[in-house]
Amino acid sequence: MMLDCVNVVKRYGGKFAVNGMSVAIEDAHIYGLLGPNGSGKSTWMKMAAGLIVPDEGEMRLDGVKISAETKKHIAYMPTEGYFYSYMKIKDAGRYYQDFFDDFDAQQFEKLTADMDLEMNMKVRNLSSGMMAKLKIAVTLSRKAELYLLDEPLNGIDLLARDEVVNTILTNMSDNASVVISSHLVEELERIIDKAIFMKDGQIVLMGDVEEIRQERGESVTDLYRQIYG
Ligand SMILES: Nc1ncnc2c1ncn2[C@@H]1O[C@H](COP(=O)(O)OP(=O)(O)OP(=O)(O)O)[C@@H](O)[C@H]1O
Repeated sequence: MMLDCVNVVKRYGGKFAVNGMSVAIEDAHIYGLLGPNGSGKSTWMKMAAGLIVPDEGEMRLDGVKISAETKKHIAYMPTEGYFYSYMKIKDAGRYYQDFFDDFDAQQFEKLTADMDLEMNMKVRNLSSGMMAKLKIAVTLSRKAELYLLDEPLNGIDLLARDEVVNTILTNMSDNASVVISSHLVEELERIIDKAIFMKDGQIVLMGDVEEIRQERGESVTDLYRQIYG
């Protein structure tokens, strides 16, 4: 599947959150959507996920305008928590299963076990790291073609981040792509193969991570420091 985004603009009041963004997300890649707070990463993801509508420009998944139809193929993990506090972890899985035909309950059991989440724990008692893991578990339990993960490492402590990153990599559907938004570049450096650098609602640089390393002789983290430092 290809997510094609052409000259997309989103304004809030008079201010640009996304200001003319064009990008093509292709199959079987791991994209890092990188940039500091306020650069427009979340706004772009919400548009790709069909939660908000661009003011200008076009966004299509395999030629189909982003809509209820495209939501069936895209698994989106927002930054906000979206479970009711009275729910247990197993209820959160069922709740998600009700919404999405591609939800795999066995995969949910496996993922929660891998990340040490107990099915009977109440959402209201979860630490921020556990909540982050639960959001990842429900999202990756969908057999989607494109995963959009907004700041999946937020709230997860340094030592658990590698484990969570590995969980993401090993549990995506075959041939799917994932876009991971983050300002935690060092944690992502080893797993992404495409980097998109955003600033003030625009893409300032985009490329193949291996090429960046070879042609510039520097890491994605070095480049991030140069662009935003
Ligand atoms: N619902 C909204 N109403 C008003 N302004 C908004 C809204 N959503 C985003 N913005 C503004 O748009 C800009 C881009 O925000 P966005 O959340 O997309 O950035 P981000 O790169 O995801 O940053 P963060 O990591 O802080 O979430 C910011 O200036 C933000 O204040």
